[in-house]
Amino acid sequence: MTILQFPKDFKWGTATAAYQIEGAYNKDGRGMSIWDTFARIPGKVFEGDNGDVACDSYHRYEEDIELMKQLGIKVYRFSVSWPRIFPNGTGEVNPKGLEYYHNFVDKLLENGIEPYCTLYHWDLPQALQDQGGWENRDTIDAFVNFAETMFKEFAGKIKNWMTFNEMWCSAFLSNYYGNHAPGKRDIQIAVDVAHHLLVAHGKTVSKYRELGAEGQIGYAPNVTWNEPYSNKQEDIDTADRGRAWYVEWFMDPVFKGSYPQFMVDWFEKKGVKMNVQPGDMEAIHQPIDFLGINYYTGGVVKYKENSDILDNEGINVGRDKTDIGWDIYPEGLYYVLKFITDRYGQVPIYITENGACYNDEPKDGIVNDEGRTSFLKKHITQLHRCIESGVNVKGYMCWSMMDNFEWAYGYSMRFGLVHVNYRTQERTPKESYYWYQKLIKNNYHEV
Ligand SMILES: N=NNCCOCCOc1ccc(-c2cn(C[C@@H]3NC[C@@H](O)[C@H]3O)nn2)cc1
Repeated sequence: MTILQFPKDFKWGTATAAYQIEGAYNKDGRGMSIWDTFARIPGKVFEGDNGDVACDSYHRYEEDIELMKQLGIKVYRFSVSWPRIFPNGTGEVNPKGLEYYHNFVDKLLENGIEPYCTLYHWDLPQALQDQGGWENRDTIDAFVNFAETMFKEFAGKIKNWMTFNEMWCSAFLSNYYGNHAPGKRDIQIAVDVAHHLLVAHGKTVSKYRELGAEGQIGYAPNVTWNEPYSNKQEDIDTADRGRAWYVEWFMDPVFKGSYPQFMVDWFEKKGVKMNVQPGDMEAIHQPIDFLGINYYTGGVVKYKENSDILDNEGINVGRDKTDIGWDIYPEGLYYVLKFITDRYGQVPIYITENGACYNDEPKDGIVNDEGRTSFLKKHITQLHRCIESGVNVKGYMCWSMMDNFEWAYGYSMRFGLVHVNYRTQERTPKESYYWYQKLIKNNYHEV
């Protein structure tokens, strides 16, 4: 047996997001979000599921935090529901919204769990969408106002902030593919939204610095690792585009102050304009304290003209898949983190999401989700490989603490370490929960 020892102060944790677990969609003054609207459009979400109740964590957070404490996590990544704080996106603050998150964060701190707060995890107030949403540059300042309110209100309590979760999803999955809210299918809108999200990120980091807020700030892009189907240059170039669409597109502007030129040229060839205003790139290019990385899967791609915006066709090479159909490719985590470190330097990295969908149900009170445990073992082994090869990894947050609303898949896909019975709201720690509990306690993994 080999012992893979993790650093003494390594931050083991779990992650969730407001719309996916809270429920209480119309409770205590919360305004509507674009996901409340989108989920109500017939056909958008599996079986018409929505986040009206979800895991009812708005009312059950004390029970959930007890499960976190028993798990032994050091950090917990959650998101704040913007429409719970500003029901109309801007203007009057909702005191009951602030009260909820104060009670929640206080309970985390009482239990020795460090809060890691994501400000934007896709639930844009519908009132702002009615004004154009992220297509409208005014939303940038609305977001900075929301962030500033949170920084001031939770000063000294929350010391770890992320501006945006998975900008690629908010821009392209939501406005090019149309699978997520608001469900548009226009590449120009998607590229404009991506840019506005990046500007909002940069202006928020500047505001955080201006306030002299205690703690650290970063963001959490989602990444993938694409490999070419053959050694043909067209396939190699396609794999590069596939990676760059997630990695360089959202990291070069932050770390280098410019978009990757080969991708700008590609998009312009496809008729997309770059609507960058004077000062935008300088606004985006602000030093951050850490980089969150969400990694789930990698793929093999080949060139296929006009297949989609990247002329990119995914190829099934027979890798094992999770229950949501994503390839299991742990080595991809190593390759993408090495690529990021080589390109952007030793920025501190937290794995802010990594996990697997397995839809095992309880049998006699036990959820034998061996697929998830196997997935975690393989990815944590690769994470150790990253650390050994000089990648500055500071922590790992498993997605997810509990089964929850998996967006367009509704409640049909389960990523949790804890099973949720959505009819009774009963929580059942899965076997993977107990494996992760032991890993955290030992701070090493035996292979
Ligand atoms: N033809 N159209 N095809 C559809 C388009 O496919 C292209 C790729 O689509 C994607 C890409 C990425 C994801 C995804 C989902 N999660 C899981 C969540 N992370 C944040 C948290 O909330 C979790 O729930 N992370 N990444 C989904 C779909």
